[in-house]
Amino acid sequence: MRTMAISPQSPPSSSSALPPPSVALTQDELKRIAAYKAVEYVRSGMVLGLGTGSTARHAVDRIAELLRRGELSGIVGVPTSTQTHQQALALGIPLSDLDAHPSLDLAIDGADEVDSHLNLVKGRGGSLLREKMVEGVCKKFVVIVDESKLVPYLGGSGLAMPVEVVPFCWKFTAGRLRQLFEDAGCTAKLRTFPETEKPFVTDNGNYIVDLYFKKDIGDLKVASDAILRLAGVVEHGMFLDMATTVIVAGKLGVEVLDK
Ligand SMILES: O=C(CO)[C@H](O)[C@H](O)COP(=O)(O)O
Repeated sequence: MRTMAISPQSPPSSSSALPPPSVALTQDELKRIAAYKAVEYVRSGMVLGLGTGSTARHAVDRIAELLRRGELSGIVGVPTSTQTHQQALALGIPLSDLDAHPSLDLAIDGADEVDSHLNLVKGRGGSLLREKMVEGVCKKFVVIVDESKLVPYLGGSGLAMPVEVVPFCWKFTAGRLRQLFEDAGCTAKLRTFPETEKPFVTDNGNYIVDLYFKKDIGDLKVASDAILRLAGVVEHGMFLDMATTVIVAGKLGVEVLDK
């Protein structure tokens, strides 16, 4: 794995919108720096997977800005959620889908956790299924995060590892998921809206069960296979061996981690 450190004083090219170096950077500014750096990988004529979330949103904005300025042309975007679809549509980015473009040049997306092997947890925004479909068929998958997303092992943030499940008997499926990871002190919780306690429904009409672990779940491939074997599970948020590059923006600079 190659690492390259770039100081925040050397921001991505033509980035007049970035804050001056002396200013303490907020988490959102770090996300924007990572996103702008990722957009440097975009070339005219590419078919692009457009990720979802507050970090990916900056990348979509930046692509639209470069299209407007004529610095990019002939881009086709494949959005990973209705949210990103709406954003890109409003910005005038030409859009398509996997039916028309079953292979993509590049995808840019955020992540919730990144381990030292560039495995990811994704889906706290609820778009994991479409993200996995799109990002699984791109030649290059560039992940953009601020440094808070780096973890010693997946699940290590203590925050949710999302699993998309069919609504039918979701309690049964949640129970089976919990049992799978009993040794890791797993709890399984249906994702709901705090105000109404109604279930969060994905773009695909499914529910999300969030798994929380007290310990490392061990072999990720074994865990992935076990989850996917459960009838009722649609997809999980572990993205194993998919990222080709991770761009990490931190207070001390930007690091580019290549597989
Ligand atoms: O997987 C995702 C959505 O399903 C997001 O990429 C992930 O949740 C990171 O989001 P953010 O950039 O807002 O921190």
